[in-house]
Amino acid sequence: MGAAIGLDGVDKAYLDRDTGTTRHVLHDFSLRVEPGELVAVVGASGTGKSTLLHLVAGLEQPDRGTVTAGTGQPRFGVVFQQPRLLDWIPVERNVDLAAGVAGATPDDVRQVLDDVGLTAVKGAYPPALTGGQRQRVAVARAFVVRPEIVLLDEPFGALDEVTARRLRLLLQDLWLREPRTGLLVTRNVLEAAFLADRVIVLADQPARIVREYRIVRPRPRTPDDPALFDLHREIVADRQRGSGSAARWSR
Ligand SMILES: Nc1ncnc2c1ncn2[C@@H]1O[C@H](COP(=O)(O)OP(=O)(O)OP(=O)(O)O)[C@@H](O)[C@H]1O
Repeated sequence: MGAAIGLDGVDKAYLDRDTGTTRHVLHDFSLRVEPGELVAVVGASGTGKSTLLHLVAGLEQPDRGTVTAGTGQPRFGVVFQQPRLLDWIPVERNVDLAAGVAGATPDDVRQVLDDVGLTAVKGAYPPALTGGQRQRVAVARAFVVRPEIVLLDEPFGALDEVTARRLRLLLQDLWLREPRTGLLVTRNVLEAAFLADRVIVLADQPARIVREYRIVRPRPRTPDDPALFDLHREIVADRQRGSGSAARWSR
């Protein structure tokens, strides 16, 4: 089911070296993600979406407040926009390396390669793969550790729409097999609506949650579901109207 994520009263600021000023990205920011819940974070560029992920992953420390992920040391799976593979070793070895770190077995590697549809190319080197296949390797590497928390930072942002759609369906499939706790940062509002249980909209500086939508469409979802397009339009229209006061919708 995954582990809960909690940010409580978090401050995070960076020094802007160009101007010598401090940029307060988060101030007194709180968010809770329930075990097994997938929360998508959308919002304008520079609002602090990636900062949020980095804090949860422990790559950054809060200046104030607490960030908790599970109870002890949860297993994380992380997928970035770029697959970040080792080009000089075959696909299977790329996944093996991640598996080894987490104590997963060769059977786990075979299984996850099968799950993501890469068994036929497991001996290939990453440069010989298509962009979609490379990102499937990245997904396999994230899931082979049986993560309790999955962090997705624009995971399909560099792919063409048809390939991205296939990968979203793959991700939904993996989630249906075993729900994990997830945070998905994306600029694609439709992707957020399709995949998430909840979409939060970040705006302002320091960032705050200006809108929150609970997506109650049953799974498996189809990317062509008109209700998701309606929700997409609603979220985009709300964002165009400005941040306004915090509000919550369900669909
Ligand atoms: N390590 C850092 N040092 C200095 N400033 C940083 C650092 N990381 C982030 N920032 C600044 O903090 C702000 C928030 O950055 P962040 O990457 O979290 O935003 P974002 O919403 O993910 O943006 P984008 O959608 O463009 O990726 C930006 O102004 C960025 O320049």
